[in-house]
Amino acid sequence: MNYFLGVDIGTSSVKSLLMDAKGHVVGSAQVGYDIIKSRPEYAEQDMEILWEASRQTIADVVKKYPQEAARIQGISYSGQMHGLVMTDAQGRLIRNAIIWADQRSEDEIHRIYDVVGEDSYRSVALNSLSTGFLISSLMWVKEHEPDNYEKIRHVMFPKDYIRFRMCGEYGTDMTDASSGAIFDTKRRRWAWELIDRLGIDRDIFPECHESCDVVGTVTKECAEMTGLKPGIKIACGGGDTLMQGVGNGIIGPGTLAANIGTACQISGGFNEPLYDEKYRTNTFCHVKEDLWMLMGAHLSGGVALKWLMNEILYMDTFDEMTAMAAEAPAGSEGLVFLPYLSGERTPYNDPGAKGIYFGMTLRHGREHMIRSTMEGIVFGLRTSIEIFKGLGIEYSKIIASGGGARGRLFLEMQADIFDCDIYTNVGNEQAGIGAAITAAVASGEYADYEEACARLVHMKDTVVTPNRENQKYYEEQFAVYRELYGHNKDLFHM
Ligand SMILES: Nc1ncnc2c1ncn2[C@@H]1O[C@H](COP(=O)(O)OP(=O)(O)O)[C@@H](O)[C@H]1O
Ligand SMILES: O=C(CO)[C@@H](O)[C@H](O)COP(=O)(O)O
Repeated sequence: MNYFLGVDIGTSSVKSLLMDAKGHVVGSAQVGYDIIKSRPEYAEQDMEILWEASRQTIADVVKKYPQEAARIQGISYSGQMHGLVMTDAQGRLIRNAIIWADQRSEDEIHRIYDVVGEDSYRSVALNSLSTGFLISSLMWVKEHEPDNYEKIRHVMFPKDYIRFRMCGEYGTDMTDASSGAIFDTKRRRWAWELIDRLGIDRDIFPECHESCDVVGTVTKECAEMTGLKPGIKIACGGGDTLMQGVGNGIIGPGTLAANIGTACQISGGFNEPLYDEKYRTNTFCHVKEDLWMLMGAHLSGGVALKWLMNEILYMDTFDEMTAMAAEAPAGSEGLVFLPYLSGERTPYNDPGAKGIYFGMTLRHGREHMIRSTMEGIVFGLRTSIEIFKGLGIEYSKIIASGGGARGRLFLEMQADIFDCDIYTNVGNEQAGIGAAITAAVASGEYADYEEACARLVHMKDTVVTPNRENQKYYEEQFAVYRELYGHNKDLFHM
């Protein structure tokens, strides 16, 4: 049987998984890393550390499953989106990557709008600019680190750098390129006219491919470092929200994905570039030329729970936390959490927004704090669902994924708060599976994504359905949640 390798370069860790041609995950390996925050508004990662973590996970999988690894036919990638990686003429990293969670570039966003005009920018990109997007960060480097800016020969996204280290070729794919936000999203090409007006050299933007395009093969050097056979086909891959869509079989309308990773998102696939006229959501290219994604993006997803565990409550595991949260009732007895720990993108696009625990009393304990944190994350996603509904988007089911789909309580909250049946897939690494499926299509094992997803995506039998009793409490709490930003907006910026 043939095998395929998916490498998922997340924000907290990289996970490599080996999938067989029938869609079974044979094995996987994971190595974690941190976000570097040298200032509160900064979020950076050293791509050398991410490459070493990727190399390590691949080498681990190859070592553990030598026979299967010898029959790998293709490799592809899922990656944290939006962030800026810069290399010089020799292919060396110029500085740390400025990743999607970074909040330093608000001034540059205003400057970009001043130069190109906010309306003409939006009509091409179909998005609003946010901090942490490649173009916002690049303009920051141009302004604040001219020496580094001068050295730039190539810009790319995090997964593109890992792929470059494996096949020696520069390039990116449409999903990530559109998420860098200097992209003509309808026409699937860089927004050259805007790039010219911003005075950026066109040559630093790499060629854009569709996710399934084969862009190189495993080099001899990479083979020596990982144990992979040289010459294995390498496909371009895509952004993690899109790859997680593929891993969930969502490559067309009718089903939404709810992902709780470090960040969290609601997303769906559409055969036209649907966008919100108020630009509260993001519209990016999806994995094939006739597909686009609409996404509501929330910057603090699972990271809020991780922060509570590590920095506040000093607890050990997410399972321990969710078990404790289950001791508090739905609605956390009036405690409401606004999870804007790193600002927020949908719906306010405000990097200065802050987190709040609202309604705290002597009655509340750790169980309420944990539960309200989880509820706040899911309320954030509900905000996006409300926008989707307002755009007339119809869906019959929601598939949950990411680390947040691992615990039953998070799934129950999603069913209750979204008022929808929640499905999950077999295995829990949809972004990595999406990458492996991409490798399978790219290497010719399957004709296209439709055939591959029909054959390879396996849904669990258990469906989590809404609990009407809980819904009453959640609706009350959601009404409070929706008021919190508006009442505190000015205070956030003092
Ligand atoms: N057993 C669990 N129960 C509830 N939440 C969990 C569990 N395991 C992980 N999570 C959540 O998932 C997050 C990590 O998600 P993951 O998809 O692995 O992140 P990323 O892809 O961004 O690296 C954690 O921060 C945590 O909030
Ligand atoms: O920011 C977005 C989407 O807008 C994410 O896609 C990031 O790429 C981070 O994903 P996770 O690592 O949190 O899954």
